[in-house]
Amino acid sequence: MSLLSATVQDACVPNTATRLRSVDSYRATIHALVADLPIERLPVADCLGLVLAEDVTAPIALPPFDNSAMDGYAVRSVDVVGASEENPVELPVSEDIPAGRTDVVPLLPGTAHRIMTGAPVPPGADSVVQVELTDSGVQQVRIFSPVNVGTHLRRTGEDVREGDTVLTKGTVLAPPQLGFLAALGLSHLPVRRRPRVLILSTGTELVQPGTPLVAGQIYESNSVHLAAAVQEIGGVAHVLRSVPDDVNALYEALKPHLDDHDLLITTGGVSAGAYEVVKDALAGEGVEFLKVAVQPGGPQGFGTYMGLPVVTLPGNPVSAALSFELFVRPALLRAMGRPDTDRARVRAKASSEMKSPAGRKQYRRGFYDAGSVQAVPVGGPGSHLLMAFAQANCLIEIPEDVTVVAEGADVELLMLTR
Ligand SMILES: Nc1nc2c(c(=O)[nH]1)N[C@H]1C(S)=C(S)[C@@H](COP(=O)(O)OP(=O)(O)OC[C@H]3O[C@@H](n4cnc5c(N)ncnc54)[C@H](O)[C@@H]3O)O[C@H]1N2
Ligand code: MOO
Repeated sequence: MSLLSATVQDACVPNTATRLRSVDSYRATIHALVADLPIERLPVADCLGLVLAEDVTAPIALPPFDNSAMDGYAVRSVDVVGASEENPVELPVSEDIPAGRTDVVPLLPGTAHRIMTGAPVPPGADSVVQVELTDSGVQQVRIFSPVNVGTHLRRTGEDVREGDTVLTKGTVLAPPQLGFLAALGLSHLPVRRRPRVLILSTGTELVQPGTPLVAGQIYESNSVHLAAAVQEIGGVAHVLRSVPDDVNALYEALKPHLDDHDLLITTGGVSAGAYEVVKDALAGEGVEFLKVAVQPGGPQGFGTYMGLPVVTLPGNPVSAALSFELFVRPALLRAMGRPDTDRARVRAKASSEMKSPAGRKQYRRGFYDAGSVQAVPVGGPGSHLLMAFAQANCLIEIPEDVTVVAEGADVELLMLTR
């Protein structure tokens, strides 16, 4: 056993792998922290990105009635046999059927109904001649072409039959699914509701964008990144004004909001300094602080404060962003019932050598060039390099046991963009 105290060991041997939680293990911990979101019936228009919690059965057929696919004339095909430019067939137009007309008058033999796209096809008609193949007559119409039975008809139930299971539980609701379900007449859908995420940045040095800086201050950016990242996956972000490194200010900021959120994310104040406000406030209050074998993003904390699940992310902006990406994002997606909790992975060749600390999984910001199948590191490993992150389209994952990635070596990427 070492004679050094734990604190001294931390400072001197920061990379001792055995003392760090693995990325996978910590991911599982955060997964377990965030509970499945409750199922609610929400208006279709509010369901983008949410997940169906039940199978959906079609309450009606689609199309709900036989209708015309073209503006033209509903006819019986036998009445226009042999029609041509030189020898048009002339028929009396006995009805005009715009889309939306709900009384349906049968078509008598030897007549035509003028009909618009989407309008109900009258009983007796078996086809539609598009207007371009006629003289567009209103009382009488001259038809210049024969037509096959069924031409330009959209049949009842051709798309969906009433009673069919049309989408299954677990389907992610993107625009095509929402439009389809609205077409079936559904106004509300059973979904797991959006996660409500409370976000609190800490640091006396932080100033809101839009106000002047004095030396020693920086603009607060973590909450902006995190709120956008929460919204991007369909969550609701509630950003609190950042608090200075003052434990009481932190308690006061949180107090009114503990009941109506699913998760609290804090940033900053979790490392080893003298003013670690999050650690000081929440250690012993249900939150455990630890180090994860990852770089950036080593110092972490998680737990439950006054009943609210909490993840405390490190303050360095790239560390906070990556921690959300690796641990919080998949947990929120899983709580929403989303099947696609992980980023797409791609293999590529490293465009240049990269060094990585032993015993830690390193995530370098990179640019994936699909043409050359190369991963180009963007910026260095530093967790303050925000522009590099903004220019990256992927993360280059370097495993714990790799300290040097040679130029041209295979690397695995987590794609940040589609
Ligand atoms: N002696 C040690 N020092 C540090 C260690 C360590 O193990 N021993 N770990 C380093 C690592 S790694 C990280 S990551 C940071 C984490 O520190 P904190 O979570 O306490 O974060 P802060 O000190 O509050 O801030 C770090 C850095 O980030 C800036 N920051 C913080 N919040 C924001 C924000 N909302 N928007 C923009 N920028 C922010 C802050 O000004 C600092 O520059 O600790 C290392 N130190
Ligand atoms: O873990 Mo810190 O996040 O490397 O910068």
